[in-house]
Amino acid sequence: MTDVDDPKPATTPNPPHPPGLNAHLVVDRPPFHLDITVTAAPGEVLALLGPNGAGKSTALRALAGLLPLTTGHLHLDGTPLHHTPPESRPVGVVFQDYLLFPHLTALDNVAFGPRCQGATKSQSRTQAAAWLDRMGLKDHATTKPRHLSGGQAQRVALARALATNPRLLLLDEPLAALDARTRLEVRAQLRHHLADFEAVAVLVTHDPLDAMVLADHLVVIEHGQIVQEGTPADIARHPRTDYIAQLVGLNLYRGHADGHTVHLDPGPAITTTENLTGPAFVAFPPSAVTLHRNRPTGSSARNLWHCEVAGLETHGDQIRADLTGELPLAADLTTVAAAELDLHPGASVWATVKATQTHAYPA
Ligand SMILES: Nc1ncnc2c1ncn2[C@@H]1O[C@H](COP(=O)(O)OP(=O)(O)OP(=O)(O)O)[C@@H](O)[C@H]1O
Repeated sequence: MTDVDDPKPATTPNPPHPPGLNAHLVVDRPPFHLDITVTAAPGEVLALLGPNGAGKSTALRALAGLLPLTTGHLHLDGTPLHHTPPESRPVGVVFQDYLLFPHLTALDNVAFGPRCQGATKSQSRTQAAAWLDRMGLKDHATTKPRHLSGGQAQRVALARALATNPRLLLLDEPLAALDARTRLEVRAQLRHHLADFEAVAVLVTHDPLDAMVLADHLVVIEHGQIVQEGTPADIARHPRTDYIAQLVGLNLYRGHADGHTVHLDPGPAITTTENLTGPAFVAFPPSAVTLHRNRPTGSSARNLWHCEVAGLETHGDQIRADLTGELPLAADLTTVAAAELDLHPGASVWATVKATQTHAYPA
């Protein structure tokens, strides 16, 4: 297979690819072999998810031009880029450890990109100031990276990448360097900035929650190959490999929090232990769901929903039940429990989830 296409302009008057990202990435680094096809429309956020060594960083480096393709192609808005050196690609990268220039202020870090693109010093600083303002970092313009918190450094790195007006934004484990508490906040901020970004964003992550909250489309890679792709909800409810079933095993909803209750829109309310107000996500793993054939009476679980079994899939010694009803959800149970409950498509069940097993956080 050799489709490193290098269309001759004279014979291809119209771009052969639609707007956005169209890439077939083949990278041979024996014994490792990456071969994936990724497409995304402008405005879409795509997450590459997979275990260690799956090839996520290799794919990201190939998109950035830091690794050459062995074969394949990379088109951005119809333009072939696979022979374009990294510095000439309309690509912004946010690295895991941000790679800010330590001797430059936040403002000069952000101004660096526009300056390299030919803007004057004053133009690039004006643009950088506007980006810092958008990121809520106006007061940190003159701060050097070592005096920024992890979350602030992450936003400076994002501003630096966005200040070049990239047509492709690459984020390598953007939240990995943050502690758990900061991560929640920064995840919500990043989601907001990605929603405003009108070109394609590709993010690499190990964390299913980051992927589900931030991405419109997930591409799961194992051993250099795509094993499944789709919307976060599709993948969580219909995992095709054991790795995905464990990794993306999350029921995730959006709603409006009012104290310990998140009112879903549409849907019922979910009781949580967190105390929040305003737009919120609430998530719980399928293993947190207990199923009953009859409405439970003495259960201490705060959340109780009536559901119908839409499908059952076996993963090792676990069964994942896909449930519809007032709250669509996935539940994991052992094969023995599934047999005892006589679960089958169409069966009516009651699902309970303890508030302590749910996790709510700002949207
Ligand atoms: N510099 C390198 N030279 C040769 N092989 C490499 C190099 N970096 C990574 N690899 C190999 O390429 C394969 C894919 O690695 P890659 O870093 O892309 O995976 P990943 O999914 O990003 O993993 P992680 O989540 O651990 O970062 C692995 O087998 C790895 O050992």
